[in-house]
Amino acid sequence: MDAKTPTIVFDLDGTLVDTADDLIASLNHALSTEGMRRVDPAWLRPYAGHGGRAMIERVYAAERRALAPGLLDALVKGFLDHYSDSIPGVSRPFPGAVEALERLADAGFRLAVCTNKPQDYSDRLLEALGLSAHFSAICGADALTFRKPDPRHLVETILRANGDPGRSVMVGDSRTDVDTARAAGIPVVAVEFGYSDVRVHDLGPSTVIADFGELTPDLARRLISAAGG
Ligand SMILES: O=C(O)COP(=O)(O)O
Ligand SMILES: [Mg+2]
Repeated sequence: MDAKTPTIVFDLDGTLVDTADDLIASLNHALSTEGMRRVDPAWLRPYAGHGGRAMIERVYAAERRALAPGLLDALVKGFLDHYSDSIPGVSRPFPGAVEALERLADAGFRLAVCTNKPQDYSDRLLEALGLSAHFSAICGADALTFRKPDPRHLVETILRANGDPGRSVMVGDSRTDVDTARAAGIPVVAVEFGYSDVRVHDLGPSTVIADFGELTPDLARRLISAAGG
């Protein structure tokens, strides 16, 4: 593949893989060590992509309980240790994700992952689900000194995949993904089925898809050429 090969960069949690049930189970495990009641997964799902620290803060705020920094750190560690041991758990690619990856690869696209999930967890999750081989680069939260919404995380992911940031598309589920891509000047497809507390249409993505069947080579090419690539 030459540098002109177009690149599609995927977010991981809430976009490629439905990880919410495992993340929330680990959160509930951590909360139980403090005698907190279990949270309703349906209530927390829109925030599942914000990371453990933000989810814990959200639960404590909703319960109007004080959360000292030392306790927050301990809960985050309990969450991460439990989650680490449970990969891949019940997490699975979203419907149509694998077919979309195959379709895009067959059409000559280079594929990559840019995620705020820690690198080790991202690598192990994608490997356990048999997805790793699809990607020219997998760039986790701690792979660089900056992370989404810093646009350099996305640009560096594309460069590591040997791609061209001027001929790329991001696919994500959250405000963070849309803001990152827009700051990088890269078109962004928002998925409707991920973890967002607002309608993804309202985030200002280039386009919205309701399922992976809509993520066609033709759509990706049109977005790249509309962006001048
Ligand atoms: O785990 C997180 O903090 C978010 O992960 P994502 O960037 O793949 O959505
Ligand atoms: Mg996400």
